[in-house]
Amino acid sequence: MSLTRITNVLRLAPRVAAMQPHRNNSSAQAANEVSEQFKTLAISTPKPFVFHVELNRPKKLNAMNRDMWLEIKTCFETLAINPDCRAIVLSAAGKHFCAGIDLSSMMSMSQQLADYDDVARKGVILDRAIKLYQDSISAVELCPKPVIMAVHQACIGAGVDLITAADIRYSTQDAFFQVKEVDIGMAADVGTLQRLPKAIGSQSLARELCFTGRRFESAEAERSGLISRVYPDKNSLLEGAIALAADIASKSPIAVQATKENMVYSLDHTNQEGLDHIRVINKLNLQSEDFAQAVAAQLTKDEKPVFAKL
Ligand SMILES: CCC/C=C/C=C/C(=O)SCCNC(=O)CCNC(=O)[C@H](O)C(C)(C)COP(=O)(O)OP(=O)(O)OC[C@H]1O[C@@H](n2cnc3c(N)ncnc32)[C@H](O)[C@@H]1OP(=O)(O)O
Repeated sequence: MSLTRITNVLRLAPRVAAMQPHRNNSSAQAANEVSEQFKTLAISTPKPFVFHVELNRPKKLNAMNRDMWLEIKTCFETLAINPDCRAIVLSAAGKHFCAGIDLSSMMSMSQQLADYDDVARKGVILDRAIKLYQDSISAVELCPKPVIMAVHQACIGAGVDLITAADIRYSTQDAFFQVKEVDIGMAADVGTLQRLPKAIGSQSLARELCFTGRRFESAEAERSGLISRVYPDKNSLLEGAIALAADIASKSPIAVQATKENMVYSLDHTNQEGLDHIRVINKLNLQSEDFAQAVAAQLTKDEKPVFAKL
């Protein structure tokens, strides 16, 4: 199945769901169908409105090859507009979360470059590849649905790029992290240098980690703010991450998605620009039925409101 077909299946899932009484079943069915077609990702729906995306190249330690870069982009762009998805957990199958970029696929890129003599033409090929990889990671940040990373064992190089684009990061106690690009002779170029300092709030520590490629453990990651909760093992990690996603998914999707949009926007804007941005959003959203329903439920202490799909 082509990427276009996969995209269509993910997009169509909500429409199919809307026509059937057991909405989440059809959503799960669509997730299974897509999952079977992705080569490097497995998708499931563990709870209503919660999607679980798993990096699924366990034999290669989830090293990111070209297929994985492309599929992450497609997956998050399609979940972004799927009304059956309100929160996403991303974890990984096998021994490690992610061993970084697939070093063998990097070698084949070098061979491709060798076909050209001209430096400008080699440059264009590299520019396109880097842009594709940047867009893949950015698709996580641009997805309006909160993304929770659940990291176990090694999270290296491109793995750090990926998790820093997420909204929330949990890990196991045995997780460790490395901004390893300098060790393969390059500056990180798909997001870590921009997002890690903001995630941990310390330029000094971020620069130390990026200049040295030093391995740091879950305890330091938690202290620094990169990880917000550490679990004893992978099972409890996934349970915690999925419970958090389910809690988020039970809230108004209008409120949650506007919150993410404004918090991402505010990362690189002044406070005043951020305030202007949320004012423009809320002059629409405060007229929504979600707002009326949620306020009424708070006042009357009624059962949790059920919000319409978005
Ligand atoms: C335009 C580019 C944008 C992106 C740039 C991204 C850059 C980066 O990601 S830099 C970081 C690159 N990754 C690495 O340098 C990681 C290297 N691997 C390791 O440090 C260890 O393998 C690891 C700590 C992840 C796991 O250690 P463990 O002892 O559990 O396993 P190993 O015996 O070392 O490895 C098992 C086999 O996996 C192969 N392998 C490991 N990492 C990669 C990789 N990134 N790409 C391809 N293959 C990898 C390793 O060679 C072993 O293979 P084999 O000997 O055939 O069993």
